[in-house]
Amino acid sequence: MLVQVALPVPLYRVFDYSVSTDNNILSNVSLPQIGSRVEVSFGRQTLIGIVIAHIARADSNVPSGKLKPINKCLDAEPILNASMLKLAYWLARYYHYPLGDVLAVILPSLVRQGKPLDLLITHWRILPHVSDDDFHANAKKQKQQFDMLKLHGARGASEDVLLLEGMERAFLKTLEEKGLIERYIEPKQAPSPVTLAKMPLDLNEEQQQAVSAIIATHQAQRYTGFLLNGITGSGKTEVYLQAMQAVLEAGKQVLILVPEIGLTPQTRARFASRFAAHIVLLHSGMNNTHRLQGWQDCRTGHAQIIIGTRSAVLYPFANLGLIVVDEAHDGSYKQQDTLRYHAADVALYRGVQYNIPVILGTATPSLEHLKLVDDGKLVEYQLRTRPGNAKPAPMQLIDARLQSTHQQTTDDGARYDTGLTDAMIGAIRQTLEAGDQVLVFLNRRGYAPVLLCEACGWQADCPRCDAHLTVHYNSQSQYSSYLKCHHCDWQAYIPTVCPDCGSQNLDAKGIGTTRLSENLHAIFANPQTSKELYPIIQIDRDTTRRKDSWENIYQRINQGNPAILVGTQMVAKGHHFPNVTLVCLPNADRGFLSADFRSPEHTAQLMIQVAGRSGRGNKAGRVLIQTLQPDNDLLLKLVKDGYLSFARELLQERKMMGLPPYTHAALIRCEGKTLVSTRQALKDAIAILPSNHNLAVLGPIDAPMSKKNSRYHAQLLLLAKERQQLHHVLSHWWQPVLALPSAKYLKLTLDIDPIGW
Ligand SMILES: Nc1ncnc2c1ncn2[C@@H]1O[C@H](COP(=O)(O)OP(=O)(O)OP(=O)(O)O)[C@@H](O)[C@H]1O
Ligand SMILES: [Zn+2]
Repeated sequence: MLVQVALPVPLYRVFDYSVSTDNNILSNVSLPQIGSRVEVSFGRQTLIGIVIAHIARADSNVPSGKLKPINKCLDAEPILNASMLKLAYWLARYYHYPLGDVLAVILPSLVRQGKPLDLLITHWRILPHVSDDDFHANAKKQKQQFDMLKLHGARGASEDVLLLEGMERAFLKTLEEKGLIERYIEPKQAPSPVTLAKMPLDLNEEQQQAVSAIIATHQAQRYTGFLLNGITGSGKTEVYLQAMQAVLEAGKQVLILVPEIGLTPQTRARFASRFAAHIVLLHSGMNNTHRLQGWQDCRTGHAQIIIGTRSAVLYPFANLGLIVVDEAHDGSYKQQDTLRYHAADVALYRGVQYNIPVILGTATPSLEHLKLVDDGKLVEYQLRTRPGNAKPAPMQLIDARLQSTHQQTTDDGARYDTGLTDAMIGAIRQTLEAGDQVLVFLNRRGYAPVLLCEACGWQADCPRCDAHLTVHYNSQSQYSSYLKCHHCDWQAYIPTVCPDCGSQNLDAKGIGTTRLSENLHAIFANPQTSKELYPIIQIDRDTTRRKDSWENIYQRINQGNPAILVGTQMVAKGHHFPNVTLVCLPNADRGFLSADFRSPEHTAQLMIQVAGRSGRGNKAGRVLIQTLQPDNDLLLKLVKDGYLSFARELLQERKMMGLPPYTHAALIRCEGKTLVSTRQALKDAIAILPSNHNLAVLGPIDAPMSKKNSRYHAQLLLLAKERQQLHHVLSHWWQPVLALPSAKYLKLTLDIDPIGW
C-alpha cells in the first residue's frame, strides 16, 4: 500500500509515497493513518503534508523508479478526523483552491511546521533528589534558571509559562541533560459540566419563539439555519445565551463567531457572566503557541464556549452543538486573500455536517441571507422591539444645503469650517448638558483625506497606489504629523511648500476623525480657558492600535459622564454604551452615490448599526443625519421605512438587473507589473472559455484601484444564473487559465462569491 499526501504547494493534485516499515517510529500499524502528518521530500525540499488516502501500488500512476518513501510519520493518531477532511475537500472544491493549500489554511502554523501537538502541555519539574548543591559555583546562569523553576514547586510549570517568564529553552535542555530536571505531560482534566453563573432573563414573546425553535432543532439533532433578524438592541444576545444553555447542558460545545475580538473586551464578559464554563478566545492577535493551545482545546472538547473571529469556523471540534454567527452581515467574515471563504457560508456547511442549528444574528441582514430565507434555506425569526420600554431611536434628517456648516475662528483670526451644522451642534450641546453622551460617526480616520495646493491644484498622492495620501496632522507635535497611504502604508513628511509650484498655500481638505475631534474641542471647550469641558474620545484604528487602549476607552465611556465619542465604523460593531442618547452622522450617506452596486446595502447597514448605539439604556435616544442630498430616494426610504423594507427594495432591483444574489459570481483578478500584461492574460483566459459556457462575462477591466503597492490589477467577472453552471465551467477552465503562458509571471486569483468588485 502507498499513502496519498496533500502537500502545501499550489498544485491541484496529491502525491503518492511509499512507506517502509522503519518509517513508522510512532506506531506499530504499518501505514500512517489517514489524517496524520508525514514528512516527505518534494523536489529538493522537505515538506510536511497530510495523509488523505491509502492506495494500492497498482493504482498509482507513479513509475516504480520514481516512487519515494516518506521520511517519517509525525502522528500516531490522526490529527484531522474524517469530518475535518471532508470540510477540507468541500472548501477545495467550492473555492477551487488546491487541497494541500486548504489544509495549510486550516492548520495552525506550529502544526504545519510539524511540532508535536502536546508541545504546550509539556511541563518541566525539578527531579526530587536535586538540590542547590548540585551546581558548580561558576554555573551561575544555570543556577539562576534553576531557581526560576524552583519557584513553581514540585509540580513545576508548563514550558509555555516558563518561556514567558524568561527561561531559555537551551537551558531547559542543558539542565535536562545533566539529570537535574525532567519534562512530563500534565494530564488534562476533563472540563467540569457547565453551570449557570447568573439567572437568565425572562424572554419576551418573540425571543421565546426563537429560543424554542433553536432548542427543538438541537434536541432533534437536526440542522437548521436560522436568521435571527432583530433590530438593534432587541436582545439577540439573550436568545443566543438561552439557546446555548440547552446545548451546553447537554455537554456540547458552542462556537460563537464575532467580526472582531480585540475591539470588544465585553464580548467574553457577556458569556462569562452567564456561564461558569471553559471559554476559549480565538483571534488574529494570538501568538502561535496560544493558537495551537486553542486548536487543541477545541479538538479535544476541553473548550466549552469558543468565541472567535472568521478563522475559528475552520477549527476542529470534538462535539460541536451550536454555531452562532453574530453580526452575520459583517464584511469581515469574508477572507480577502488565499482561500477566500465566507465564514457564514462555512458555518452553514458545518451545521449540515454535524446536524446542529446555526444562528445568523443581525439587525441588518445581508441581501444574500434574505434571499436564502425566500428560498426556504434559512428560517427567519424577527425581534421587532427592544425589551422594556426602550424604543429604537428615530432618525431625523438635517438638510445641510439649507444651513451652512458652522464656522469657527482660530486664535490668529482665520476662519475654518467645522463640517457640522448649527442644528447638529445644538443637539450635541443639549445632550451633553442633560448629562448624556454623544456619538459622532465619521468613517474616515486621520486628519484630512487630501493635501491640496490652492495655487496650482497639486495633490499629495501615493507614489505606489492610485490614491491620495491621508494627512495625519497633530497640532501638539510636528513629529506625529505626516502623510500616509491607507492602502500600502507609505509615509512621507508634510511638505511646507508645493513640490510643483513652490506655493506655500497648501491646505488639508476634508475632515477625518482627528480633525473632527479638534473641531469639536474648539466648539465645546470653555471659551475663556479653552479647557475641555467634556472629554472627546476618538475611536479609530489609530487610537486603538495599542494593546489595552480599547479597554481604557471602554472604561472611560462606561463611567457614564457626559462625553463626545468620535468614531469610525469600529463603533458600529455591537457595542452597548447605555449613556449614549444622541448619534450624529455628519456625512454617512455619501455611500448612496457610489458606483459600486453593493454600496447602498453596506452604507445602510453601517448607518443602522451606528444609529443602533443610541438610546440603549433607560433614556430615549435620537439619531441625526446631516445630508447634502435630502431628497435621495434611498436615504428617504431607509429613514422612513426602515432597513428591512429598504433591503427588500434593493433585492427587487438586483433581481431585475440579474445581479447577485440572483446570479452567482466569480471574480478573477490578475496582478502584475504592467496593466497591459494583466489585461492580456485575462483576454487569453476568455479565449479558452468553453464555447457553450452560458455565463455573462464582464471584462477584462481595470480593478477599482488598479495600481496598488506598485502593482497593477485587472479583473474579470463571471456571472451565472445557476451556481452549478458556474462551478462546472470553473472546474474545467480555471486550472488551464493558471497554466496560460501569458499568466506565467502574473498572480491570478479566483474569488467565489466576491463581496466587492
Ligand atoms: N428579555 C429581556 N428582558 C429584559 N432585558 C433584556 C431582555 N433581553 C435583552 N435584554 C437587554 O437588552 C439589552 C440589549 O440587548 P442586546 O445587546 O442583546 O441586543 P442586540 O440585539 O444584540 O443588539 P445589537 O444588534 O445592537 O448588538 C441588553 O442590556 C440586554 O440585557
Ligand atoms: Zn499606497
